[in-house]
Amino acid sequence: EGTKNKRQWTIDDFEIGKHLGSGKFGKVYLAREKQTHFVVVLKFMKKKQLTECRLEKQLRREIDIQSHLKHPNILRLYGYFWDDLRIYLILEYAPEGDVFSELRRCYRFNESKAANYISQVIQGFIYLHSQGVIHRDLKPENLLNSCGSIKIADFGWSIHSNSKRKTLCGTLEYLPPEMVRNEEYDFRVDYWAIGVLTYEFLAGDTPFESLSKPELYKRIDATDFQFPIFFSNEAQDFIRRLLKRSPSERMTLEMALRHPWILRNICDDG
Ligand SMILES: COc1ccc(C(=O)Nc2ccccc2)cc1NC(=O)CCSc1ncnc(N)c1Br
Repeated sequence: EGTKNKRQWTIDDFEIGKHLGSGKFGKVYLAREKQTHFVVVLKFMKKKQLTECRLEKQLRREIDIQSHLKHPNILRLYGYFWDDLRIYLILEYAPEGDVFSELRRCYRFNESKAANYISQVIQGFIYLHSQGVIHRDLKPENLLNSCGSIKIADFGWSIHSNSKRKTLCGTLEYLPPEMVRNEEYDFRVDYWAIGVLTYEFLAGDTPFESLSKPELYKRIDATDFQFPIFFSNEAQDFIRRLLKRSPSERMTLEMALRHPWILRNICDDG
């Protein structure tokens, strides 16, 4: 039968609202579709910048993958359009903003809030892995909060709001040993990253925090980290089972969902 009459969106279909954040590849605005008043986030990206960095192929591939992803813990990419100057992504809006800012505001999360967020992140990753998608560059900056639902937003190129991480290696702190050693990696890099994320939610800092890149890499490769005294034994066990140097020894996401630390902390009001 005929192809779906997917109409081409244009910028004139939207009323642009407040500026939510900006970075190297794009500016992000709140927006409202004029006919339906549906609220979205529009990400404006300059075509010139993307072509300069030969990213348009990567972006096209990314858009093809992301536009088919539908899960409560994955931020929706509703669609995209372009004009002669820019490419626009039409994204789901998360009213509570990013988890990085939330974490910095309250310094660290209590164990039940951390377990609730980690359980949602794991469910998002189980879905991503089932769709053959890995390494989503997990870090609190890439997690958004929509009324308590955590959404994994692949920022692609970290266009964050002004919540910039202070340490010099903001994104390197989540790298697993196999990537630090430049070996090939698979989806189990995400298991490691969930271990790092859990530690950061509970401690307020990452486990391998270092003043220099070489020291950071040394500590990661040696899985050299300590727990603050206030970490419960279950939390320590949960993190230890993910921060294993050898990917095959890491606990799977299904096992993680059934770990006592998660089960003990999931508030039964769902
Ligand atoms: C599915 O989410 C994405 C999917 C793809 C890309 C992307 O840029 N890909 C990309 C860009 C260039 C080259 C290759 C890939 C980015 C996002 N997401 C975002 O940029 C998040 C925008 S910030 C925000 N969003 C909602 N609610 C809020 N409160 C905020 Br703050």
